[in-house]
Amino acid sequence: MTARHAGPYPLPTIRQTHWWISMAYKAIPGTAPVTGVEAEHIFRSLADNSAVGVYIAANARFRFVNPRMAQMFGYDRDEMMSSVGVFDIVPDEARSLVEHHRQRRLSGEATEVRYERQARRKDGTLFDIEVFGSRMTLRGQAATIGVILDVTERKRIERAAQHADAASRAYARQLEYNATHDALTGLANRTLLADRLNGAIAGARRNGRMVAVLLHDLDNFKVINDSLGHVAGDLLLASVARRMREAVRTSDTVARLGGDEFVIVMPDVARQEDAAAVAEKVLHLMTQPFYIASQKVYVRTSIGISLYPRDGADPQTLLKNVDLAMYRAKQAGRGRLSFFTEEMNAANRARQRMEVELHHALERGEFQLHYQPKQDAGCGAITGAEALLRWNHPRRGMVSPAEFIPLAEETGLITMIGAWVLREACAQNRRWQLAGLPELAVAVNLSACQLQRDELLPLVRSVLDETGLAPHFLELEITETAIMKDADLAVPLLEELKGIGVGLSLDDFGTGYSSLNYLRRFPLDCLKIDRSFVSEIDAGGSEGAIITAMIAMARGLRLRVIAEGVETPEQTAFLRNQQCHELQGYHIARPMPADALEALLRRERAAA
Ligand SMILES: Nc1nc2c(ncn2[C@@H]2O[C@@H]3COP(=O)(O)O[C@H]4[C@@H](O)[C@H](n5cnc6c(=O)[nH]c(N)nc65)O[C@@H]4COP(=O)(O)O[C@H]3[C@H]2O)c(=O)[nH]1
Repeated sequence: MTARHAGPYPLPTIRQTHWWISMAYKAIPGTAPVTGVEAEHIFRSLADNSAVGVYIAANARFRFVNPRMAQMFGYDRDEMMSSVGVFDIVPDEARSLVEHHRQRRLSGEATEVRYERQARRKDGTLFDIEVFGSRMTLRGQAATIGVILDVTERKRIERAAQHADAASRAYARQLEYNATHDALTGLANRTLLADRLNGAIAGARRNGRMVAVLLHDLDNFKVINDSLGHVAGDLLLASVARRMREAVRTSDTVARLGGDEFVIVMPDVARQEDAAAVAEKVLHLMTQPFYIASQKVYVRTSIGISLYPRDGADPQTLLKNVDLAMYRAKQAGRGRLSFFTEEMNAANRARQRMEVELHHALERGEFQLHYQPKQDAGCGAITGAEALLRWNHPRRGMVSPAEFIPLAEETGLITMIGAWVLREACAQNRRWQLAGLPELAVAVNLSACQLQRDELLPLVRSVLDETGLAPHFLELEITETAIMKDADLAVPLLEELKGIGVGLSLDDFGTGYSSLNYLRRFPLDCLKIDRSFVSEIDAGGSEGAIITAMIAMARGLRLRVIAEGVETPEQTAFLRNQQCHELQGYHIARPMPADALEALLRRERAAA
């Protein structure tokens, strides 16, 4: 067969193309092999009208390109065949790939190759192509006949889809992370904690080991947060989280339950001492200062510990019990650790029961006030009375305020109870005045949580208004500790109370940490020396000297001094000797119901 040429460019011989075309043709079932002329004709029609690029290349030069191929690369068809080399349309990055496939074909390793790559147009722009090339012989020379498809659009869609896919996978991962981690500290959150705890329990059940749950609560976080601000508070929590992470193994889980509560789960514990050792380590780490917003900050934590299987077989029970243990650690003086015990559960049940009963005590009229007289240390006259709350419990009889006031404070019930006490004490004092009894000031105790400006001021005003009691017949006793919880807020509040005209006394003086500087700023009328100092007078120790100093200081600040808890004639004599203004205690009189005090006042008036 003769070699044919179509136009100026050399065409592969019919024989050469015949093989290719006829192979394709043979693939169509039921067709007979074609002749050389037929094959050339078929090849030309196919190539010229093809929507894909068709080329034949040998020795890295194009021997044939169809119109679509030339158009795809931005060349004139003749130009492409005469002066464009195969590697001119290959960008540098794809060179080694093309070379690799070329060698595979030339070496006979592959008769056909199919791959995707980028290609370069005449103007230098790049686009995506898919190449399908097969080996052929052109005038006795190894050559390639290939088809090229412009797949730019498909690639663009694929890339966009991949991108979208990667983005949605990343988004899904982020969502899952958010759902299982605490945003502020990056620690596990409650959900992940439950998951890990479940896993740890399952593991421990299999290998007969224990799981330890450690609940940490920062003792003074609220104060730090309030004084340094929320941003500093957040930084502190993040730093605390980091320290906790450092204190444990990677197999342990550290979680933040929200607020200032953290949990450590140790999944494989042999002895309870191992859990205690980790808790001690955390306690110790927390004693080192934190540096937040260029300030040195000290935090302390209380830690409760519960153990699987001893203290619970499931996460809920372990977490409930560790909470009780932590509560006990806090009560024991903070900065401590406490293991859960069954007795805590019993105490908790009793506490819950008392909480329910306390709710009903007001409406059922189970509260009463007793009054303890205060005596002028000089003349012995009754100058006032402290109202002390009593709960006449239907089953338990008289319950001490020391037992239920802390619970009322924790549950917030103190607001309602405190308002009742204030109203009742003022109303009683007014009744005594109207009955013509000697005038005295009634003192009412305020809890720290009642020191809310927006609630306390309107309450005091309305109670005085309702009862008709003149303000100077009411004295508010506030403990040193309660005022010092937030001394800067307390000062303006006390000033406003003072502005109403009520008396203010600092209760339990000497047990808190008020500085002289604060004492000067508080608009007080009276200091009440705590009974712990008074009770030591008889022992003749240093307390006597302390009381002497307290009285001298109070006098220097022009404050009245009252000693509470006076139980013996010796104490009375000592305090009188030291020029203490007033005395209160069992030696003077015990707290008594209103009618008993009324009788006492009448006797006093009769004797006068
Ligand atoms: N050992 C001894 N004790 C004496 C003596 N004289 C008085 N006491 C007791 O000492 C407590 C004095 O009240 P407090 O220090 O304010 O301590 C009070 C006060 O902090 C709180 N409380 C009582 N009533 C109220 C109230 O209406 N509101 C608030 N927020 N707290 C109250 O409960 C605490 C205990 O009150 P009570 O059990 O009534 O105990 C009273 C009183 O009975 C004495 O010579 N020796």
